Amino acid sequence: MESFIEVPPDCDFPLENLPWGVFKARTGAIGDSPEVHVGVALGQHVISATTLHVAGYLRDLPEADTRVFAKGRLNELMAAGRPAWRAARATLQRLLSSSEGELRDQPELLARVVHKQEDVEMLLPARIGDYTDFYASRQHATNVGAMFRGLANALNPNWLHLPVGYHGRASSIIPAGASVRRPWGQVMPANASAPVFSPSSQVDFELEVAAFVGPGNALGEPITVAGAWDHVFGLVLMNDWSARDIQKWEYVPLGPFNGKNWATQISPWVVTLEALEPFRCSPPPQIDPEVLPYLREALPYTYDVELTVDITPAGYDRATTVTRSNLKHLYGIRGF
Ligand SMILES: O=C(O)/C=C/C(=O)CC(=O)CC(=O)O
Ligand SMILES: [Ca+2]
Ligand SMILES: [Mg+2]
Repeated sequence: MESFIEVPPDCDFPLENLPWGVFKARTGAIGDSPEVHVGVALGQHVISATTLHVAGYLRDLPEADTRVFAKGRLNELMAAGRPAWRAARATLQRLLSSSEGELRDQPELLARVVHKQEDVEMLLPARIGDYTDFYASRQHATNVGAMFRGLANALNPNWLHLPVGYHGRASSIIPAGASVRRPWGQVMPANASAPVFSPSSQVDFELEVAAFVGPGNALGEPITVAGAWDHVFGLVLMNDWSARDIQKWEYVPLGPFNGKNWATQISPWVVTLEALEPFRCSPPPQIDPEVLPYLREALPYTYDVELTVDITPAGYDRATTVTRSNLKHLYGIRGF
């Protein structure tokens, strides 16, 4: 697939990807009002679906109301469901392909639709009403469990049977790049007999992949495991910042609270499951023990996505890679 918009050879945003995001101009305005646009990334550019919609394109998406690109957020598109997501993607891929002149040959419209990524500020992709953070990595659960209870009791007895998670604070989700403030909280120093209130000295990062849920269910109506994927719009990277010293003292028995609710960062581009389809693969087998039938999924249901973490310490100008992994290693992908 080739676009008339240049895509550098190693770029993560070719025409096959087209992740969705929400943005505004760093200075001034983007083409037309409104101020905040919905669109996709292509190479080093962003494509405004909002402007295309105002110009008469992207108007006949199945199950989608016509103002889906007008509200400066992805909620309306996500709620419309997979037929609308596929139709929008197909229309954008057609309009942006090198064999198609409809957009390419309208320079005045093109100038309002296509913008350099460096000229826009990325915002949160959607209003996030709620989120659940799952504990799906066996290695991470073993490491954190060992830190809190010792290696012999690291994995709790429920862990291999169900997706363990906690509810986070949706209002503390911020986009990647925003500054984060070290939290204060109550901690119990080693060998002390009483807690103290202090800045956290054990701020930790977590490399996670988060899913945006689109249509959802009516309260009380279950979604089966087989049907669950129809609700997943796409994936982003997530850093669930954690203050381990605060968490360790507060979290028994009701789970993480202030140790984890002060900042959670997500990457701004939502990569759709359609774009990930060529990378679909099998997760580690869940056979020892086998999970209950209501949780069993047909294979393969995860994706081969390389994940790394680089850290640049204060005062250094070079990053060090501290983590190399892959989404396919997660034991329970259903428990994102
Ligand atoms: O194993 C425990 O007792 C507690 C574990 C956690 O709270 C782990 C954690 O940080 C959850 C997460 O990964 O977000
Ligand atoms: Ca987490
Ligand atoms: Mg976590």
